Amino acid sequence: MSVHDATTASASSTTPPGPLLHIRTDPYAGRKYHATSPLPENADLLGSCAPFSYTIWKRFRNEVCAECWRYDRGRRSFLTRRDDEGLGEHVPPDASTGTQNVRQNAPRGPKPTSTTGAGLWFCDAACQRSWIAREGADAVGLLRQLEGARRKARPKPQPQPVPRGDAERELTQEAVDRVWDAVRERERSPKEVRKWRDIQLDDYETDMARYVLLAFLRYHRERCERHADEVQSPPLTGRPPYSCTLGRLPSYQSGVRPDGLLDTNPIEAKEGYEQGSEWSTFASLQSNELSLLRACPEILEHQTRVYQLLRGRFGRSSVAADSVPAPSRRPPLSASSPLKLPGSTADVGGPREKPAGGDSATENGTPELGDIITVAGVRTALGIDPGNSFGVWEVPLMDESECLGFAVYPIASFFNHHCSPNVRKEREGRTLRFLTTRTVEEGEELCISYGHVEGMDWATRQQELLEGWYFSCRCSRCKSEDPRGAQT
Ligand SMILES: C[S@@+](CC[C@H](N)C(=O)[O-])C[C@H]1O[C@@H](n2cnc3c(N)ncnc32)[C@H](O)[C@@H]1O
Repeated sequence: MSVHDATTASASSTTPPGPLLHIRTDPYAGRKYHATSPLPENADLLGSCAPFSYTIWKRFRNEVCAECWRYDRGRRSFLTRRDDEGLGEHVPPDASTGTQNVRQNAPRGPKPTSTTGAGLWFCDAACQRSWIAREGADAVGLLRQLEGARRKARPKPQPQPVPRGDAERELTQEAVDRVWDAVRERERSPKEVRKWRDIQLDDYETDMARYVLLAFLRYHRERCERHADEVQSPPLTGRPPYSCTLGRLPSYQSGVRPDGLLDTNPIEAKEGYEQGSEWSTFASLQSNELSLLRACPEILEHQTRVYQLLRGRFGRSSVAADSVPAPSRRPPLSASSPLKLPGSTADVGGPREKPAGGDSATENGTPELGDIITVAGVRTALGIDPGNSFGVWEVPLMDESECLGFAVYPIASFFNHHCSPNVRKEREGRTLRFLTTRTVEEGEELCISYGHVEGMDWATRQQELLEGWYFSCRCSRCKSEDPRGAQT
């Protein structure tokens, strides 16, 4: 599932001045980082990278701090806060609007039982406040709803993966598209979508739904900020809190040209704000949807159930988009919360499928969370996970370390893999740093290792990377060790 493993190391890092790396693109390995100038060992390439979205597996959720991801071998005594308990009616100002959030949960579907928690545990009030300030107070209520939809009965045995060879013959992109088209067709019926509110998710589906929901909430805040900027016409010099230094990134497909390298976007290592934490960067990551589904076709059903539950509970009401005019009444952006939850007066009109990477503000301006809960958006988020996400590993990393969940760090996902990497990763709390392992020459490609393949022979490495990460490795080491010689 998760692809890279986040490790720790304690060597001190250095940050030479100026942009250290830029993105180039080639026809085989897509976008990749190269050094802008000669770099010393331990150069800190991207600064502190924050996750765009993440999930801590259900099994570990009450043993890991949701903010700093501290884990103490299953002991729970350091976790002193749960969800939004202890914060009273007023919670920290919302990260996107700066307004004071009043706790509001406007659930759809069956009310969670009073004991249903949001699945958030924190070391202390500081961790709790940081999480809520960043993710938004409403996120607690929405996660509580998701937990309310989790099937309490014993989970069914997990589906067995279909052998790769058979699956590849059977599953095509068209077949996957047809499944999703059928879901879209069903959501034209409001009655059907109402039923989706009551879907019960298994643990895996709930974990994935949490990851998708947190990504959508981030995108939603981004749209709210943009909307607020437009309404208030702020000075052009202001940098929104979620801005990034990447400029226009080449998309995974469109940046590739047959003539080889083409793009150079200088990337600066920055502290204090979240680089690349924008939906457009996240959505530009390579999708591995088909590779994942070919390896395990049963996951498609889990994915459609995740979508249906999110759509049923948090989406807009299901009147066919092309049969109902766009709603003309929209309440103004609430002062207490950036979220417009279903059930508000805006909860009319139809689902409007927007391009996954596009900006889908509603016609009348006020962004609504429900608008971005689309098939395209869910497929984007779920397709990015395999191949781009980093495993959240218990640290310090040991042979027996647990994988606690996974997280997507969009700009870190532009590092390609090398079987003798010149970059290593360090996890500090929920952030990742990327440090050179040796001196690097100007123009040299900067690569991490996606797994622990360095000690394996060529054939085993190729197999591991193909099965776990869905690509044939073409790093310089693999090319030189390829027994088939120069034919590749
Ligand atoms: C995490 S992404 C890295 C960024 C990617 N190049 C892009 O443009 O989005 C992983 C993907 O990059 C490509 N890739 C990374 N390392 C590679 C390598 N050593 N050989 C061939 N392709 C590689 C593969 O397509 C892989 O699925």
